[in-house]
Amino acid sequence: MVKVLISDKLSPAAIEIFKERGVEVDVKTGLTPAELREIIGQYDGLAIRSATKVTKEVLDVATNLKVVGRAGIGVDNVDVKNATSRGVVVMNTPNGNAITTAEHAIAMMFALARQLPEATASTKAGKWEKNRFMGVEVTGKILGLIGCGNIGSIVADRAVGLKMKVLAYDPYLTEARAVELGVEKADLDTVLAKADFITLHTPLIEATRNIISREALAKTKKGVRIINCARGGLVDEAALYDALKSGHVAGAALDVFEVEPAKESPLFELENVVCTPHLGASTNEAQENVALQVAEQISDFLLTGSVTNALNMPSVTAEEAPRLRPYMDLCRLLGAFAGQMTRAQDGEIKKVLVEYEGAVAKLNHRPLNAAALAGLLGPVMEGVNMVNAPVLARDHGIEVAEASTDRTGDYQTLVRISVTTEKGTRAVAGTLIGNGRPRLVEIKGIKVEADFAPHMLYVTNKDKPGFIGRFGTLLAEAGVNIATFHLGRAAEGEDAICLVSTDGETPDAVLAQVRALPLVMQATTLAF
Ligand SMILES: NC(=O)C1=CN([C@@H]2O[C@H](COP(=O)(O)OP(=O)(O)OC[C@H]3O[C@@H](n4cnc5c(N)ncnc54)[C@H](O)[C@@H]3O)[C@@H](O)[C@H]2O)C=CC1
Ligand SMILES: O=C(O)C(=O)COP(=O)(O)O
Repeated sequence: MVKVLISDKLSPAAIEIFKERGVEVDVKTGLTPAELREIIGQYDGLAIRSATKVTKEVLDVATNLKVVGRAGIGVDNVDVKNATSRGVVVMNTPNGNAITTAEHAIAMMFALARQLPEATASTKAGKWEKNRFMGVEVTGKILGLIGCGNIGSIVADRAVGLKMKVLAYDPYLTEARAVELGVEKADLDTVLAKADFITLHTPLIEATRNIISREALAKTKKGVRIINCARGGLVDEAALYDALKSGHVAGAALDVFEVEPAKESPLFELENVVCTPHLGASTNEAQENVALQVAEQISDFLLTGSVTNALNMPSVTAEEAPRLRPYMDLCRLLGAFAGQMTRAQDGEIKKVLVEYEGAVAKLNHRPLNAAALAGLLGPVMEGVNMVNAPVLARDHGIEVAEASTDRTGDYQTLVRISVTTEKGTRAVAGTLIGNGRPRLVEIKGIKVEADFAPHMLYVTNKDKPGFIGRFGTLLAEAGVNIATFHLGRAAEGEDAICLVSTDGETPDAVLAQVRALPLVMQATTLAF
């Protein structure tokens, strides 16, 4: 039974889903990093929000971990690069809390415009300071949006509804999308110079770190109000403090901070600062959504292999998974065949071409390419799987190409993997037969039909009388029982191949004797 740990506060809906799906689940929140490291080795999956830090040190000891599911959007608390190189899938739930977070940004805008927290505190203190709190209308004002993705777009929609004019800075926003959203696309300096309110909705990446810097603040309109419900680190907090103190910035509303939990900050001393403890996603609706989604995504991945919203692996939908699975097996096996041959004979891989012919041409090839690479690199590198194989291939300078055609030859569906090394190119092809059983059908252009078996012996020889008898006798005398025996040849008297499956491993000494037989050009043991 697969086992999942929930290490942050998630709606109980997640536990229900895991149980319904037959996944064993433990809930342990508030673990210290040391406590997490101690137990993580037991789990196949980890479900988190933003509190758990999935660091390299945690991944180092997460020996069974296959998937980290973030019930939410930002994965800056996960070392995704390290997870990828270890073959751990990282997924998030990109839409589940977007509306809620956009609503929080709008709420923050109103809180600033009408000084709601201060007015509340004053009224509750019995002061009735009606003349102290003079607000501003948002109608007709300019909202500067930095980042116009899922959340930014919803904020824009709500702001347009509030009769605001929205200027959006997002290098990836197309003109067509801007028109559709009713916003005006602008460069950052224009947004800074014109906006009455600025709201941030980008991820925290190198390009956006300190995007509201001291210099950027100097370019803003006097009296601007700034809202950050995205990530601490987008705003230079010290510079913001100075700009608020001087009165250049009229107010700031912060849900997120450079250091969280933010228990102290000079900003907290300022009247014109509104703050919440990273509450952007905290509504019943959003938490229910993200908990359900993450539990479904993790269960689906662990139980069926379907991949949704992964940041480091191509998606495989629940509908595709059953159709792709036999092809993924075929691609992995063909890759493993080519990989073992390459290791035995050729050395460094330069290029891999995966060709899809017939029925398979219509399927989603990205996961199939990843499976082929995982099979190929498995025999030559440690700990390879579909998550890290494409990255490892790229890091090792291996060019990966694919080609597909609807046309069919002898088989109505066929996958061929060609591997090029400095010594030349070797191709192996296979098909699916019966109820999706992978079958090898071609090696180096020579037709040979065989199932993949745990122990195989692959021999290339000259097609002359005398080889088969001697080969069979040698194996028999060595006590190696032949389970299946398959032959193929380019043409009479030319190169021939012999592929046998054996009931156990062929010892190295016997393999050496096979290599020494007359007419044999090469012999390799293969394991699948
Ligand atoms: N406060 C909270 O509780 C929550 C915060 N968030 C945070 O909100 C942020 C936005 O989330 P989504 O809208 O879902 O992400 P998204 O990926 O849908 O949108 C981000 C947008 O930022 C844009 N962008 C990237 N680089 C940029 C740059 N250099 N300058 C301007 N724009 C740039 C992208 O093109 C994209 O359109 C994330 O940081 C996320 O972690 C999300 C949910 C809850
Ligand atoms: O989804 C996100 O990116 C968030 O920041 C929400 O964080 P949380 O799940 O509330 O800790």
